Amino acid sequence: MTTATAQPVDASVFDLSPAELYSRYRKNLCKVPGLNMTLDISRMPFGKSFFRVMEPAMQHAYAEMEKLESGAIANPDENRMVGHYWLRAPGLAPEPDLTKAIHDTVEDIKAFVDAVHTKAVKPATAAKFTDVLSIGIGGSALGPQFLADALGGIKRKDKIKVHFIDNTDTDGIRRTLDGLGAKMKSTLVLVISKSGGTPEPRNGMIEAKAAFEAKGLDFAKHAVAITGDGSQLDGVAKGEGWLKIFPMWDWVGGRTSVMATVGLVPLALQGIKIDDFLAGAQKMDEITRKTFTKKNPAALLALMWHLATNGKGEKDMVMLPYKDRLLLLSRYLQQLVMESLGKEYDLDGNPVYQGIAVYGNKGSTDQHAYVQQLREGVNNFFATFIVGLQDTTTPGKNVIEVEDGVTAGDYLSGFFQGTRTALFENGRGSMTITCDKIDAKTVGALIALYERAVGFYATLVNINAYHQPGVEAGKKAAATVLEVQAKAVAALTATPQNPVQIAEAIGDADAVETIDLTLAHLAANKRIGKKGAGYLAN
Ligand SMILES: O=P(O)(O)OC[C@H]1O[C@](O)(CO)[C@@H](O)[C@@H]1O
Repeated sequence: MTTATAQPVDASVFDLSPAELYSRYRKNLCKVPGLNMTLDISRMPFGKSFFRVMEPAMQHAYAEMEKLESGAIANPDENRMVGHYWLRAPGLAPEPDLTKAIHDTVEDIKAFVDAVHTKAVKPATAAKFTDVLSIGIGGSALGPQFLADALGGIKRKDKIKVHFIDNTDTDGIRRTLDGLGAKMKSTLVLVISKSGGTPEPRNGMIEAKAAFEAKGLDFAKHAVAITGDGSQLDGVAKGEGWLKIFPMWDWVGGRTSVMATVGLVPLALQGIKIDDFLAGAQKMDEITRKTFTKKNPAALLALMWHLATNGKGEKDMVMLPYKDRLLLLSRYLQQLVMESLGKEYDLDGNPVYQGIAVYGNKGSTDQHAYVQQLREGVNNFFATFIVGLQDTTTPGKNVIEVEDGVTAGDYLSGFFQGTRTALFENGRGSMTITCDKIDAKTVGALIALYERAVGFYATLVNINAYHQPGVEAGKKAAATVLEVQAKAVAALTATPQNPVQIAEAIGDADAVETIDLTLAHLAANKRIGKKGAGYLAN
């Protein structure tokens, strides 16, 4: 296996004249046919030889991607195929059974959603389902949240409003449940967990079930599971006779599951055309499968990341969409990029500490927050602007001028261009993705673009983008804390003891800090007393 050699940036790019920059812009603008999108890399400091030198590594990345799409075990640690590209082109799946399963599942989603919208499936005590409560975390929440926000209310009201529980924060859970209020009786609950054993959605589900039961509602008649066959959640849903169970497949990773049942079910319930969303991704895949680098936007993104970060994640990726609808894109990409690329070891077992940190919000809001540092402070990032040319979902209608001949959208466009220029003038590189409009097709295309860029980049730096061993470590540590909690509570006596004494009592001196922190939490929640009831805070 090889790692691409990082190429130096060419700082002289930052000194080009406006005319030279315009020529560089025209020369390097990557047009994405059929999607009304462009990627501008002209403001990144690549030198004359960059693409020529990187081409062999890029060709290797194309070849590895082709193997992955053909069904190779691209996730060697977990011995799994990586099949998210098949979700929008089922015919490409390596086995006919998989093609059929993808196809049938999409049809099943449409049939179920149609039954909900036409009230053939309805709650026992309300005329129809008006709201959806989606419970999941990580890839089982970020995609649905991004889609709901980005695509909600385009041209007309959503058929169903989607709410989310994406944590095990009791206050957060109850706030969402309280927000549903009387609408709980017309709320459909999606419990989404690929593994079906993740504690956060399990806890959200138990809290939601209690809230439904407190209102006299039969939770099972409101509940739908989206999970792997045979998982713990699958068992609960089958055992309790839930309304429906949709499958999740082990060859789709959590962070790339937005085009599987995880993303499609809530999106379709909201009333968005899932075919448009999938078509956008399929089109982007067709384009980014081609091996002519200058016309492949995913390859260009991956190469620019490599240039900017010295192939080692030395700079952060700042996402600056100038569109409110794309606010959650940076959160979505945070998982896609950081869980995929943030790896200790490369594929040969060498420690490499790879990754690219991602953050962002939206412009021009950011201009009044952290753009000051981006322009003048530590130069540890590269920016990606995302622009939607259409100011509204109904261009030409209801145009309001805030000044003579100037709209609010003109200001947004001006602020984007101004920030791009201001950063560049101070030696800070950026890329710009321009889309005609933000709709289901565009959002599908954007997601597919970044999925493939992440895959390409992983090959450039020789890592497995499809596992997440670090997350498992945190999960195991959390489980240990709960074991210590149980032992510590059992060891409490009428005579107050401090954490050191409790640690001695349970025969685990190393657990003293865990005991201190855990019992403080229990005491704050009035689940154990302090002095006089067994626990003496330090
Ligand atoms: O859908 P699940 O299995 O509950 O997992 C949720 C998330 O947890 C992770 O496995 C680790 O954080 C993610 O990759 C995944 O998206």
